[in-house]
Amino acid sequence: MSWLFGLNKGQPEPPPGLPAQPPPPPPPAGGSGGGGDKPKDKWSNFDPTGLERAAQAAKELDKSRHAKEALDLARMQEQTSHLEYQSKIKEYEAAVEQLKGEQIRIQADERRKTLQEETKQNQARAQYQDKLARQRYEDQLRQQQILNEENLRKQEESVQKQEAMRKATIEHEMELRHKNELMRIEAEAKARARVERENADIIREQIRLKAAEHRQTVLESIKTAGAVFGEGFRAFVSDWDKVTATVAGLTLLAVGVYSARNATAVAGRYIEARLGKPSLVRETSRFTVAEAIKHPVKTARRLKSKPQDALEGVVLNPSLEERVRDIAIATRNTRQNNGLYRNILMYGPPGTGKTLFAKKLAMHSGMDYAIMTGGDVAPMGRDGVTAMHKVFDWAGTSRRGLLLFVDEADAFLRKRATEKISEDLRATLNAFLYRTGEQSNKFMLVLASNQPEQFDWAINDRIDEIVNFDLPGLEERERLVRLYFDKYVLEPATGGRQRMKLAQFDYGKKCSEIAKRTEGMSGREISKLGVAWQAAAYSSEDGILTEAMIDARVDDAVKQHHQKMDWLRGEEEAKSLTPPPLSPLPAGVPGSGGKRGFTLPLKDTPRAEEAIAPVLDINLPSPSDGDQSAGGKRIDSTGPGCEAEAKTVKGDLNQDDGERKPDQTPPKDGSPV
Ligand SMILES: Nc1ncnc2c1ncn2[C@@H]1O[C@H](COP(=O)(O)OP(=O)(O)OP(=O)(O)O)[C@@H](O)[C@H]1O
Repeated sequence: MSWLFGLNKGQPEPPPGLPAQPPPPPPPAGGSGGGGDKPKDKWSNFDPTGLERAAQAAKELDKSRHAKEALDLARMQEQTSHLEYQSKIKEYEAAVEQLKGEQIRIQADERRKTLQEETKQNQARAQYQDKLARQRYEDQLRQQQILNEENLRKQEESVQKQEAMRKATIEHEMELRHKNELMRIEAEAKARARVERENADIIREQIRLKAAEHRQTVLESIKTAGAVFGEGFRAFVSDWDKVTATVAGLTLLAVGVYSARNATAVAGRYIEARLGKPSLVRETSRFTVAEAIKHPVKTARRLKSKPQDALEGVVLNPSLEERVRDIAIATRNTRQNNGLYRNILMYGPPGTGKTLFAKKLAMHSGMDYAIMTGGDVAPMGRDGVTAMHKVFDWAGTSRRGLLLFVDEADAFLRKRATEKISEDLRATLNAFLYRTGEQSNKFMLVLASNQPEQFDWAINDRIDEIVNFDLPGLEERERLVRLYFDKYVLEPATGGRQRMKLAQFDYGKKCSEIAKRTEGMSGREISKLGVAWQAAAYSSEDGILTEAMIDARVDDAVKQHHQKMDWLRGEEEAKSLTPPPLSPLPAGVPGSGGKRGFTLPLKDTPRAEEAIAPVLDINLPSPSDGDQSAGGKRIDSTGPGCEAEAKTVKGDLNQDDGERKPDQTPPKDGSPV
């Protein structure tokens, strides 16, 4: 009802239906406002118009038919405002409560901080006390240690003193004992001398008696033995049957011993030729009895093995490949038809696959192979000849045919006329020439050398095919790189059995790139590169071979190759600066009807050779001579059993000194001679 008294300005309008309120009358002019100096009490501002209006409104309300609703509404408004006041009071109370809570939280925080600070201080104090205690303990220890050391030093000093005293005592004791001993010996010697002097006549008598007795015994023994043997011999000689039987028995015994010894020697030689591997042979595919017992599985596998492709795993340029394939096929057919084998010379820089191909050739043709190396011959000295014969005897017993591969052949098949060759080596070379003079259906000779120009001319004469193994070109290098990348890297990495993995990159492209960078390298160097990659992977922590690792190895290999080439160049330059040796004179052209394996009994000086050479010269037969040696100068110097064989050598050999002329050096492209 406050609106009735004009107090609630801004309050909602009175309900419709009620008469509009008249505006409040203006305050009276001489009212309370003009009260002058009169003190104002609390009712001085009271406005009675409100009451008047209220009375007016009450009257109107009474008359209104909505009087009751207006009253209810007024009551409800009052209740609502009362409730609003209540809710505000509650809100204030809640705010007060919240403030209290906040205060409690702040106090708790303060307390916690204080506690933390206290804990920190306590800890620092404890640490400081601990540090002090440690220092104290360390000081104590140090003092204790000093004390101990002092004690130890004192003890040592006392022990040393005692030791010195003991030593002095012992020395003194020894000295005394030594003196006593000397005196005792002296006394004994004197006593013994005196006794001997006194008993000299008795001792002399004893010796005389002993000697007489011994003489008597010996004489009697001789007499008895003579009587017994004489009796026996007389009985034996008088019985003729006994004499005959004894003579026959002794003769038979002698014959038996002699024949047994010879038979054993022959059997031994036979067995050795068949089963034992000659000492000059380094490696062979023929199995010996000892080897078969040692490696039965390997032997069985070898017996069952089938002929391989001759060029499996050998990378050669196409023209050479075609050529060596022809040789392989021809060899195989020769073996099957029991024909005569052809001798081959393979030459070229080291590590180009000569040995590899020789082995493959033997396996392809189904022959046995034996590898000997020229360097083994010279150290054998005078045993070289026997050893060489043994090799060929042994080769002759092979049922499958034997490919005899002589590696580094120039080491012993050198020109006999050169001064560097020793007499023993010359004899061994002659034995070799003797055994290879004719083509054989038992063995095939394959020689490999880096310097074929050093061969004796007689060796060249025995060669049917010359094959040049040159350094691989770009294409071959790429094939080689791929081959050894496959063998040493890809296979182990993909096999999963080894601790090796391969990083991801374009392998094909890498191989081509490496092939370009490895110009001038041999097959062996490239195969070693493959092994180096493998080693790099094994030495890495995770076993992964990365592209960078491969490149690093290739860089190394290329650098090393250049270094080797520098050395080689230096060597060649040094050689070209030294004057050439005096040219030796020949003993005749081999195959021209001279003696096989003929050896000049020369002193190892070019001058001596020069003096004797013209006398012994054996010329090539002229075409008109047919099979006869020219000029009747054939010299048979090796005795019976060595037939003189005259071979017709076509063409002008241009040979004055037994050496190959430059125009006769083997063709570089490996074409047949
Ligand atoms: N042409 C090639 N094809 C495949 N591998 C090759 C070839 N050349 C060399 N190699 C590798 O190099 C290794 C050595 O080769 P090999 O022994 O045949 O050389 P070589 O010519 O006989 O050398 P040397 O004259 O020094 O005796 C072989 O075992 C092989 O791994």
